[in-house]
Amino acid sequence: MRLAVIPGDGIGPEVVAEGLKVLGEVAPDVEATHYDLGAARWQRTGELLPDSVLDELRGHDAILLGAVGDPGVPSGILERGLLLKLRFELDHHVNLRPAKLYDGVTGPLAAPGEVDMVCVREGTEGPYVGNGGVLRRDTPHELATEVSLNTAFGVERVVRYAFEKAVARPRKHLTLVHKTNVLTHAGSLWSRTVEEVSTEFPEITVAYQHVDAASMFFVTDPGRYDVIVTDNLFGDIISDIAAAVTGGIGLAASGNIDASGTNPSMFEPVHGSAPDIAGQGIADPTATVLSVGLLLDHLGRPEQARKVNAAVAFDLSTRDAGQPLRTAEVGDRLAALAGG
Ligand SMILES: NC(=O)C1=CN([C@@H]2O[C@H](COP(=O)(O)OP(=O)(O)OC[C@H]3O[C@@H](n4cnc5c(N)ncnc54)[C@H](O)[C@@H]3O)[C@@H](O)[C@H]2O)C=CC1
Ligand SMILES: CC(C)CC(=O)C(=O)O
Ligand SMILES: [Mg+2]
Repeated sequence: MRLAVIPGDGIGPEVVAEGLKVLGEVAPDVEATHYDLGAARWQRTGELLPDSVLDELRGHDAILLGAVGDPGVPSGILERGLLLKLRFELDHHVNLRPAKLYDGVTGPLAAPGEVDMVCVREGTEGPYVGNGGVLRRDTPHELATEVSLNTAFGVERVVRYAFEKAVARPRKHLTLVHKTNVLTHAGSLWSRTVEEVSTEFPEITVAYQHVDAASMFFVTDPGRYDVIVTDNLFGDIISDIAAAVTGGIGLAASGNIDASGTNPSMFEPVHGSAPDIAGQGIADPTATVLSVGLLLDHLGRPEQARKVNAAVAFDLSTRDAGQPLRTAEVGDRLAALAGG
């Protein structure tokens, strides 16, 4: 397996090291190439993602990313110029974000019941495309726009992916989350697309929720969800809520997927570079390890993925909440479990 590794910033390198430890136990054929991209490179050279590097990345089977973002770099430079550029250039139109409450994990709800959902977030459109601008900057009449882009092609392919995911899961339920009562232009496109594609999947029950109500139900009744499909911005926000109710952001994995298979898909924890805890060796690497599990599944290695996921499930069911482990200790435990 040719794997490109982008550790990135903050806790990124710390959690990626543990992800690779576990990967090495289950997939001995990994050939990892590390790419120095992120805050340090930008500060040193002004480079974010040179075309030559992007071309090299395309030659890999998959990419493992830590996180980007640094308090010493103006907000948006790394997020847009590196992370979103990777997602857009590599056509990662599906941002897959499972959220499952594992045995032994305590969420905020006293009696949550079973929580096992998958958020299918659109990854290359919406308000993240940079479609906007500023007029009369630094005047009292400054005007800023950030226009959400939604194409029939882009919405259809992610909605279809979500239905296919739902068909493969026992509950066969899909919820569209949007804000169709206010964002009527984009909302209509999303609603019509879900309705049209649903005719091809008669076994799937379909629900709709406005994103504000969904945010409430994610907290009060997360067990009602199976597969969720939503746009780039709503998916970014609700997947952090889903992470919080299933034990925290340190457990939330994601895959940025080019479902056409043309480009390598990229796997990363849902969280960011966490500058508040960077360098302390206390970040939970489990989200990265579960992202490695998604990577293996994506590459058609279900048995290796199963070992990784089983290691995480066992570790979580036996963790002592009173004795938090350090980043490397969690990685060591998971590597031993996955390889044993
Ligand atoms: N995919 C990416 O590369 C992402 C990058 N970012 C960037 O990361 C930087 C920090 O963003 P924040 O909004 O603070 O979000 P964040 O996800 O980095 O951190 C939010 C909170 O969660 C905690 N946390 C995050 N990961 C953790 C882990 N593995 N174990 C234990 N605690 C963990 C942090 O300590 C912090 O208190 C910003 O520059 C932001 O733009 C944010 C989200 C995603
Ligand atoms: C920094 C953003 C572009 C990414 C983010 O928050 C996410 O994908 O969850
Ligand atoms: Mg986010």
